[in-house]
Amino acid sequence: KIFTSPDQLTTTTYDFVIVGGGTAGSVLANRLSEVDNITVLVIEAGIDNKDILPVQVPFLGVTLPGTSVDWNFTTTPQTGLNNRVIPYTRGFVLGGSSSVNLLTFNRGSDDVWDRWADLTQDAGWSWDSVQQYYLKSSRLVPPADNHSTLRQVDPTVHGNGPVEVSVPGFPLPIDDIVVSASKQLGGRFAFNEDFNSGNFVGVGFMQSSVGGGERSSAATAYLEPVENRTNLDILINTRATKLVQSGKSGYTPIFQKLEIAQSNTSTPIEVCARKEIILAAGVIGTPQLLLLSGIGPPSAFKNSSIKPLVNSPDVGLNLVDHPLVPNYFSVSSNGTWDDVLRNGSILNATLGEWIGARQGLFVDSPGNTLAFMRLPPNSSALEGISDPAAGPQSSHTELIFVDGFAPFGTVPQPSTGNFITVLTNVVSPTSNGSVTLASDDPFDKPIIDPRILTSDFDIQAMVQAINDAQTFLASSSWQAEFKPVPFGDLATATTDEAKAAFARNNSVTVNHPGGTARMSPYGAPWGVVDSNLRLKMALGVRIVDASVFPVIPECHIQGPVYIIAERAADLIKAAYGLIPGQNTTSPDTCN
Ligand SMILES: Cc1cc2nc3c(=O)[nH]c(=O)nc-3n(C[C@H](O)[C@H](O)[C@H](O)COP(=O)(O)OP(=O)(O)OC[C@H]3O[C@@H](n4cnc5c(N)ncnc54)[C@H](O)[C@@H]3O)c2cc1C
Repeated sequence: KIFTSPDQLTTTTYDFVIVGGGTAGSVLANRLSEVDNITVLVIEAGIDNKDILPVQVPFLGVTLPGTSVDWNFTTTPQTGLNNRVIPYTRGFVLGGSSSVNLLTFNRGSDDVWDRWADLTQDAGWSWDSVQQYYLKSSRLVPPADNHSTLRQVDPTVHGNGPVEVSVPGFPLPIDDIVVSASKQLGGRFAFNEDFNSGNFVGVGFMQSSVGGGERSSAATAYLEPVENRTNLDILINTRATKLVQSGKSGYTPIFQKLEIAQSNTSTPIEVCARKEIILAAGVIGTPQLLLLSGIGPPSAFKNSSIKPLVNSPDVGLNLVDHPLVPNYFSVSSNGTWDDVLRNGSILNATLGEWIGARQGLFVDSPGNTLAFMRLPPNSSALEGISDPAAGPQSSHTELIFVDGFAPFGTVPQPSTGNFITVLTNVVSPTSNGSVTLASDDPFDKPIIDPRILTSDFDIQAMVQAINDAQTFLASSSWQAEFKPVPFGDLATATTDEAKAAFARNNSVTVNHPGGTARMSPYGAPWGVVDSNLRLKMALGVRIVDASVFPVIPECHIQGPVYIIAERAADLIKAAYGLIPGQNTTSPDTCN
């Protein structure tokens, strides 16, 4: 059941309390409440996801930042971006960021997972071990227009889970050009039939969390189908404000209790978890809640009223994100969708096609094709550092090809003309930032400083990506009809130095942050959780969301979050001997 106020709960004691009904939280809510007599409470700060048209329509995802489904965070002035402050979108809605994201669905290269296994000294995170969780979380479905997907995707590498994944359902004129340029140029631009086969290098078709032309999110795939289970309560519009120490085991604090509130003027209510409190509040919400509870580096509590309870030096650190630069090109073809965003009647007709039959441009997020690219081996960006990518199947940069003027940056769409956009991203960044408290008020926004483009590697890799985009567009496949010409400030950025300046002026983020409660080997002094995702130096708390990434994956990251959450559900079930369909007598109590 979904409740909108804590007064509606008939109990305040559950087996598991999950903080955050987002991507990972929804998976856990589903998988843990599979066990009949296990009770689960989900606390979600945001709103219900149902009946919000721009959440459902894939193309309209780009309009969600700044609306009621967004936490509306911003960064600190970013020194790598000429002190610009940029929006930092996070889902404030059931399904969390999977309800507001731009839908690209990747599972990460095999190398990503094998590196995690090395870093955590736990083979349970290797690809061989987590593959089952990838297969359990998503499945390939036909594209909205049902076209033949031969050579666009390899059905044999996909699974049978609830998240629906498909290739674009509204082919666009540039799709064939991208494929033909890839085949023409080969080498670093070689065609890759399916990134989700584990090799994230080359040019290929976008796969997105879209089924039947609609967004498939953690809320639609995992939460909605089970929201009427009698052992699952979902409380929305309510924040977890503090973990409360409920006892000690030797010197180790136990946290079984959690304060929740609907505003900073309402009296908090305490809920209790007989077995565990699971933090799935995301890469900003999770470290904020830990810090509000006195769990973090001692320095965080120096001038604060918060009593330090657990010395956990890494909480809120290692915030790593993928930077994104929109590169605009004017084109000679009118085969772009620019007029859809300029002309109300075309927009309404396009929306009508979606509403009437789940067909047309709006069945996809902008960008039907993309490239994941490794830097040339002799790149100066790699001189003197160890390669930041996880291995040869992981890339350093990404190019997304959009058949129109993609409204991702600060440059407004021109009122006339046809454009394409190449979004250039650095997917193995080495810049590293933080989330810290602005105050001890849980309703205050925290201080978010991702330090985008502050490392030499990141800026040099971004310049290489901008150059790669232009090399690709110079091929005869592109020059035959579209004839792309750099537009705006990109037109005058003809040297690497000027391109670096262009990147600093125009970069935003792909919204892929991770790492603020990273996992590390059991017993290691660094890291916030162990490789079973249990909060270190405390009992009763596990963390399951993008904050536990030990290092950022070189891909879009919702797929890895689903994998983490599916594996976490099995780790938790194993820890308590929980078997779906079987009753478990629980000796645990709330103290
Ligand atoms: C605009 C945007 C575009 C993106 N595009 C893509 C993409 O195309 N492909 C891709 O793979 N990834 C994309 N991502 C990233 C991806 O969606 C996220 O990394 C992933 O969904 C994060 O999952 P999570 O479980 O860690 O957190 P979330 O899904 O964000 O869940 C956290 C939940 O906790 C709730 N919460 C936070 N604090 C509290 C609290 N104190 N009390 C109660 N509830 C709380 C939040 O409201 C939220 O519902 C994008 C993200 C954004 C924002």
